[in-house]
Amino acid sequence: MGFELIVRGGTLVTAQGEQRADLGIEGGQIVSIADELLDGAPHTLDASGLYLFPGVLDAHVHLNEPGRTHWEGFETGTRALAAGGATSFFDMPLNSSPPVLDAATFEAKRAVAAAKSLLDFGLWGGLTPLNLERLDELAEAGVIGFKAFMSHSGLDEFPAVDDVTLYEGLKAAKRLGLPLATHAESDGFTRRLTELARSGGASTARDYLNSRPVVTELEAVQRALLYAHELDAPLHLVHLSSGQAVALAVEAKARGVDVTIETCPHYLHFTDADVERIGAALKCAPPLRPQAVQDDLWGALLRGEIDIVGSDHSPAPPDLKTSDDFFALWGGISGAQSTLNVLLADGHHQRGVALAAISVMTALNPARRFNLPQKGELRVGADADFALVNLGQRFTLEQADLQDRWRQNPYVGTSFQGQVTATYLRGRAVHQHGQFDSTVGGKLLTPHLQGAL
Ligand SMILES: NC(=O)N[C@H]1NC(=O)NC1=O
Ligand SMILES: [Zn+2]
Ligand SMILES: [Zn+2]
Repeated sequence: MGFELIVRGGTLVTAQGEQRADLGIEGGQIVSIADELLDGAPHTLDASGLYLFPGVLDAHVHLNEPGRTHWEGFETGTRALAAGGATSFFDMPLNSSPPVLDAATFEAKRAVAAAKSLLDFGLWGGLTPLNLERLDELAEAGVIGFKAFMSHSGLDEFPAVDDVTLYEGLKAAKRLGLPLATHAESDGFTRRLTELARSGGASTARDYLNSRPVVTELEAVQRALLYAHELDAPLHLVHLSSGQAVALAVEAKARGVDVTIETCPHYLHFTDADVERIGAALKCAPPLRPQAVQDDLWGALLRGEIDIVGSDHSPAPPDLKTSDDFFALWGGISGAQSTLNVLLADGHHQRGVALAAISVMTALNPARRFNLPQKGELRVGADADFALVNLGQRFTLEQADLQDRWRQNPYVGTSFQGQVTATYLRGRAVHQHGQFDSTVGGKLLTPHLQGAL
């Protein structure tokens, strides 16, 4: 058998564990995995001493194009993702403008992503009270799933769902065979607590943290789980920030609810104390939690209860991230580049999380949950998407290393153990030692659904 490329001498990370093997690649796919491939391919990549992770599939990013490209964009955002070992991602239906709420707005985003994205991409479709009737056309267009906010999204053009819209949206998601993702914070709770705080003149980071306590997440998670249970509908809980919220979802899953659980690197790496110390770069919703809550989240991760880790990369220009009033700042963290770094350094090196588990949470599970059989694992027949990782290498993330649009990044100055040295998409290097190749070109990923429609 002929190969375009042989990757020699690396250690493959799979769901089963670690395996020393060569990879043979042809037509952008893995066609052979063997102890030693002898064929003289035109190109050989020496991976000795390195680990090959399946390319990260970041299920949760906001690249904001079209319409808010000055906040972020497909060029800069996908460079950051590639630098962090990602080969594909799913873009959220907001904060692009217009948001993706029907076939026409899907097509507008698809066209610009196809022209500019370095990486393969899937697109989320939004569910709001404005577009319940448009979910069929979004499914037809090829969305990866639907996304709803249970509290204010930060943008009036993407309103939160009321209970009926959420319930009916879940019903439609079930019929269409696509997961519905919820940003689960209680609107009643967060809105009222915010009003009370601001009317009393509250404006500090601590005031903001106090306006979104864990119970506001638990209330919304519980309600979403209830509806998903009643309807037997597929629910994806994005960015759970607390061990208690994960516990509610785990309990529901044990009762047969079709739910998947996502958290983000920032909930694992930073605490509420860091928000007070670092400020605007760490404002997000749900907010960062006290150490004990984070410890519970790590406990859940170590027990294998977290299905997916996504970045929720959501940057904004400096003027929206600068204010004396913490409530007025844009909520969103720039972290597209650091997901694997956090899991390797804090997870593997510090807490003994298996490399296999990291690859499952960052690649295999998102590919499976969102029906992309070509993605997410180093397997014969899959796309040759992988990140090369020097596991022992320590480095400090500097501002000059950042590839995304803006320099306000809470991870700058952090010392990580485990460095991504190159990222390959369908057998070609899209990132290598700080250089990027845009000639590979990202493709739209649509779910492979069997008999759902
Ligand atoms: N609109 C948007 O990007 N919101 C994200 N930012 C954040 O901190 N939480 C979110 O859901
Ligand atoms: Zn959210
Ligand atoms: Zn988000």
